[in-house]
Amino acid sequence: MSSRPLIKIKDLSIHFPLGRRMFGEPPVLKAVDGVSLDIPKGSFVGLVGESGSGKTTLGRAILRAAPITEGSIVYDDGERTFDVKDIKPRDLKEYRRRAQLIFQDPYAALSPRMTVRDIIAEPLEVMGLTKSRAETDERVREIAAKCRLNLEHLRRYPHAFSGGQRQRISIARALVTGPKFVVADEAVAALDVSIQADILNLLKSLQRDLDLTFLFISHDLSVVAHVCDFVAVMYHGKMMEQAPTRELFANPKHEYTRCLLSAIPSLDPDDRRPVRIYNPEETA
Ligand SMILES: Nc1ncnc2c1ncn2[C@@H]1O[C@H](COP(=O)(O)OP(=O)(O)OP(=O)(O)O)[C@@H](O)[C@H]1O
Repeated sequence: MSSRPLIKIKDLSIHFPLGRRMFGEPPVLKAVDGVSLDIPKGSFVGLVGESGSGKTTLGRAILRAAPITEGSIVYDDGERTFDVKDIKPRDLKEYRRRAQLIFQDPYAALSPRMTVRDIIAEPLEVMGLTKSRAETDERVREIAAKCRLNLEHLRRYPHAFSGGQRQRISIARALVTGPKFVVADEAVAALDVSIQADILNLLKSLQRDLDLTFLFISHDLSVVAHVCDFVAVMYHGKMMEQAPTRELFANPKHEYTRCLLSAIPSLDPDDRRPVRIYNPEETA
């Protein structure tokens, strides 16, 4: 893993308006509040924090799907550099090709009226990245094989498949354009535990195979401990702590991180450690 950041986020704030006020500043919800984070090229960075802490909004902002209020996000893969806030319309397609999203819910994300082949091919066709149907088919078959999908299944419809298979289809669709960076937002949360392990192993092998960099958004710290080499912790829109995974788990610096870690279930039936509840006023 090289230490050069593929994504450099600096002092990022994303505020959503909360209605109008007659006098003074209109009220805003600070979904992301002054966050800085480097995502090194080739890394698998976990982004954790409770519901509403701003994880999805941060991931969407990197993909240029949430409005940046202040600060900057710079993408630099060595071939191309993009200042995400100011991408020119003519460069947008190129950025979308390089930075992709894997959705949470493999049941909702796939159109029931399209074959698996057409679902995977769609981004190539929308972006005009192939010159012929034969070339599209070749690219689809190539990525489907890498995602360990049975090529016979490309003619079928997604309802015929289990949750794990559908998530493989979503992953193939996200990777067919040849991205360098992928946001995986709760990508295994909707799956049974045994299937989760399967998909996590697939993501890790695709990372090595295709030289990908991941931002892996998750509620589940045991999953993050298993796959991520670096972890960032958010709370109420702010970045609380970021560190290599081993270091963060062995020696959490922030009280909120300690509380999160105390909530990981132990496999020891005699372990009756209390779950700590974070109270920012106590630690201020
Ligand atoms: N488009 C929007 N307009 C207004 N508020 C929004 C918008 N998108 C997100 N929010 C708010 O921003 C805050 C952060 O939401 P976000 O979805 O980023 O959190 P999260 O950590 O990903 O939570 P979860 O794990 O539940 O998805 C929440 O209070 C949410 O309601």
